[in-house]
Amino acid sequence: MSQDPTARHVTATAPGKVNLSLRVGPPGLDGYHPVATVYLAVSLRETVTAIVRPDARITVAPSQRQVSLVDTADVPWDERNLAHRAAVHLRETLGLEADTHGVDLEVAKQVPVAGGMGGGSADAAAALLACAALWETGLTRSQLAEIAAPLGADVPFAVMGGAAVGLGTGADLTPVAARRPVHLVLVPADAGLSTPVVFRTLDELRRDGVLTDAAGAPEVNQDVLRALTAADPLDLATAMDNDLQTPAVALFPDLSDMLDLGLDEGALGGMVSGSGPTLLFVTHTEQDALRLATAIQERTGVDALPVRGPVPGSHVL
Ligand SMILES: C[C@](O)(CO)[C@H](O)COP(=O)(O)OP(=O)(O)OC[C@H]1O[C@@H](n2ccc(N)nc2=O)[C@H](O)[C@@H]1O
Ligand SMILES: Nc1ncnc2c1ncn2[C@@H]1O[C@H](COP(=O)(O)OP(=O)(O)OP(=O)(O)O)[C@@H](O)[C@H]1O
Repeated sequence: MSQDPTARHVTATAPGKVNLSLRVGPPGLDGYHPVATVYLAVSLRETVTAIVRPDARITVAPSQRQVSLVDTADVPWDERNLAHRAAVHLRETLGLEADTHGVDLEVAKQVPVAGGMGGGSADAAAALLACAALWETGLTRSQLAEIAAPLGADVPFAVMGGAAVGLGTGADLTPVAARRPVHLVLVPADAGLSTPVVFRTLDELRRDGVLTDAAGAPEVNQDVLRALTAADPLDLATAMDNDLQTPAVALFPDLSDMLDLGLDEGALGGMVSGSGPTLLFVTHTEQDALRLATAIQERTGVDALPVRGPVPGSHVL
């Protein structure tokens, strides 16, 4: 971490996401699954400050300037961290001289860790923006989204934000115009789920005939797109789907009761977010979201989070 408070630095933020639809095909030879997903960037943001170093080192640490709102005990604060990997990747991709492009990265998190909300991906996106500005690269957001793809399927969306269809591994993006904000309540779990394990469990459930086998690349859920563009929360709640929900619930059976509880308390619909275990509930209005979050908190003690989307992608503060 930088000891010099006057050192040149740039701060950037990036949003967490939910998938309003996540359809998954059979795995390819590289183990990746083709998806057709509808992403929504939500109002929980990661913040990364990139501080110039006079040498070649890249470091990453929890921020001292801003508190994290989630438990970061399970985050690797070393070269495995996605923010660290993003800085290395940008430096290598642009062929920048390593000995003059060291950086200290400080991360403040709001997105639950390993919750299926792309928190690590948002850290990578914010680190890319912050380093690109610190190193005066002149790259556009679209160029950075392209550079981001090898860092993870969700990272380009964390750069672009808003709402978007994601194809391929999830990195081929087409923006979607949402007419009005969608109001959601997110319910984090007290433990994480590993994304590759959830995908693998889906494959096993399909192989064993518990779930219908998927043939070829999946198709985009047009009903979700229509509900988003028409700003109809009830249609959205009815149309949303997630192929990773059954494997996530199989791995984390308590989710089933929490889904019932959210619906019982008046949510229009509820679903696992991405690879889980965070749950998302759709409500009509912001007030309904606040009411539902309070009711869930009172009945279970879990800190439910009212959020809205779409929100902007990564940008420099
Ligand atoms: C579940 C989602 O969050 C939905 O948006 C994404 O599909 C996962 O995005 P991510 O965490 O950025 O994914 P990556 O870091 O690229 O991949 C983590 C692991 O998830 C699995 N993976 C991911 C994306 C994809 N289309 N097929 C996969 O099978 C692979 O096992 C991969 O090794
Ligand atoms: N900056 C980071 N923040 C959080 N986790 C990180 C970070 N860098 C690496 N990781 C590792 O990545 C794993 C997944 O973390 P993340 O919070 O991104 O999960 P997720 O939201 O389920 O991901 P996704 O929805 O993109 O699959 C963590 O268990 C952690 O070991």
